[in-house]
Amino acid sequence: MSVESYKLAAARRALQFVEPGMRLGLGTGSTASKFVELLAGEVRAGLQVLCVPTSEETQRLAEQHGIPLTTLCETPLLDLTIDGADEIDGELRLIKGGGGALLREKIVATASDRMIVIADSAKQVAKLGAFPLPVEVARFGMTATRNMIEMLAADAGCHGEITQRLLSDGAPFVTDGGNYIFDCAFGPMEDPEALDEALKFIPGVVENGLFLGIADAAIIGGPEGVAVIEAQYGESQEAV
Ligand SMILES: O=C[C@H](O)[C@H](O)[C@H](O)COP(=O)(O)O
Repeated sequence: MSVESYKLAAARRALQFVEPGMRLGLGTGSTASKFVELLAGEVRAGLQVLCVPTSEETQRLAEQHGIPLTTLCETPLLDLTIDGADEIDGELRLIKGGGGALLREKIVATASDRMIVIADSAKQVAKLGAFPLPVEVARFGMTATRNMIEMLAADAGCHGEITQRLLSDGAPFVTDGGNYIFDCAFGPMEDPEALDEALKFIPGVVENGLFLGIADAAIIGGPEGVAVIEAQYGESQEAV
């Protein structure tokens, strides 16, 4: 079995949480894309849902598959968001934004009654932070913003290299919102809440990839099968 098959198994299990008439948030990334493709099959078979994509990329994918879309302006409350993650800890705290969609993902997830994370088991960590934390910043004053991130993160116990995300040709990566991203290699975090608070304090920071207290459940695909971890009820393992 491959990582791709674990992602697919998690995405397939997530479909069982979708009910007719739901307003759904559609995540971004390779795992969320598998969910979108599976959902498209259900829509073709007659399932009625209305969806808000968390990125231009997911919007294109959903449109290609004929999934009915809306916006948060027209539909500001959603029932359920299904999205991937770069890291998940034991308290369902997440790092997201490896694909640069963190801002819209956080807006959509917090506009939803429930957020379910889907991932392969390699994303599970004891402590967040091996994956560099994506921080989306306004272009204006970005060097000053970078310096403030360094200073306030240090006050929150986090030190490490902060690098601007670039494309393979060396051009800056630009988010759907027109902003830049700093990837912050802080290493394992003792206190993600303190770091989140510190980052929120910086005017040039648009959003950061820590999703704390947002996910209600995680569906993890791995060699042992699929585990469903619910914030209130703990973990139940299911066969592949
Ligand atoms: O910005 C991207 C998102 O936060 C993704 O959900 C995250 O990076 C996980 O992506 P993948 O499922 O491709 O590992």
